[in-house]
Amino acid sequence: MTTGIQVRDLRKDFPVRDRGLFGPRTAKTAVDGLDLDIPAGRITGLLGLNGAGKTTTIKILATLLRPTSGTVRVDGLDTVADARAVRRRINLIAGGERMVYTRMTGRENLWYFAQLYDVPKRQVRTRIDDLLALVGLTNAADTPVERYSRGMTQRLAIARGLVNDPAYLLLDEPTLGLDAPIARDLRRVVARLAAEGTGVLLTSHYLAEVEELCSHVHVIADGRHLAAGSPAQLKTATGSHATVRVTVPNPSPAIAEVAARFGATRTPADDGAEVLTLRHPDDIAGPLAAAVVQAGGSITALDITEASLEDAILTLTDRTARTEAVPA
Ligand SMILES: Nc1ncnc2c1ncn2[C@@H]1O[C@H](COP(=O)(O)OP(=O)(O)OP(=O)(O)O)[C@@H](O)[C@H]1O
Repeated sequence: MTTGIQVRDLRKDFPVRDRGLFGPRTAKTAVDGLDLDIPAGRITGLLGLNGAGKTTTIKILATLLRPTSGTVRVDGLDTVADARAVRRRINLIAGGERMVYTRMTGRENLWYFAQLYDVPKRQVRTRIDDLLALVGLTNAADTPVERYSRGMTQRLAIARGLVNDPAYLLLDEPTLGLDAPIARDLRRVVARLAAEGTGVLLTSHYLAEVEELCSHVHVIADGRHLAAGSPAQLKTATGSHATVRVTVPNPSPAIAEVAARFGATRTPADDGAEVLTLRHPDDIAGPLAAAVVQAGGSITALDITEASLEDAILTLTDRTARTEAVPA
């Protein structure tokens, strides 16, 4: 049996009326021929700007939307033909939507969802207790959710997403609106689940979160696949390198020669000092500083700004926008 989630040539069109309620219907393509692989035991990132098609893709994977064409297989099961079996193996946590019932208590919510997911009877009680403890809601377990704070409700939504012990967890902006410590706890839980074998697909606008968690990232724009790789590979591929700045208080022709050799730019600074700036894919700060000292220079400041995944994503999406703007 093939394991993992395989998305093949996935397409989703939504009927829309561009010109008001009585205007003609046209089709809006939200996902346009997407291929993705989400293996077990790894956190895969799905990134793209607003409207790129991330939520639509995740909803199709969660069996909440039917694809217009293409297939999604979860451990070999088709999300349309075998939807019920797929639902037992996956779950979704969406940051924007709580997906819990406010009149019920936290425990009642989890019990209800455990029934929906056919959690075996003898496991339900322990599973619920474990999940309430995991998200820090043991003391509030028997309080109606309408009296929960926003963060507590969000934590319950996380427990709900784990109630069927899913083999694959779909996370759509899971830390949206969460306080920093709760978001950090969630990241730890997700990392641990993946280490234990859960396959995770994560979308997040917090790219630091993506960088921390995801070993592999797919970038999409307008429903189409743009690039894939580790965060480091995407940064290198887009030329988003770390920037090193070395402040030299006693510049000289020998220092200028070092700068030229490394390809660093020289900028005058206060009191006759000079700043050598270099963007480079490798760990270049040490060799550059050593060469400056060898050439008789002193160093009063050494500053390294790591390349960000955000730079890489912006470069990728901007490139596409520019390519598409070119008339055929
Ligand atoms: N039900 C719908 N009817 C019509 N168009 C839709 C519908 N749902 C989504 N779309 C459109 O499909 C495109 C993709 O939307 P989607 O929500 O999947 O993007 P996203 O990448 O999740 O964006 P965001 O980062 O803003 O959440 C958008 O242009 C959106 O307007």
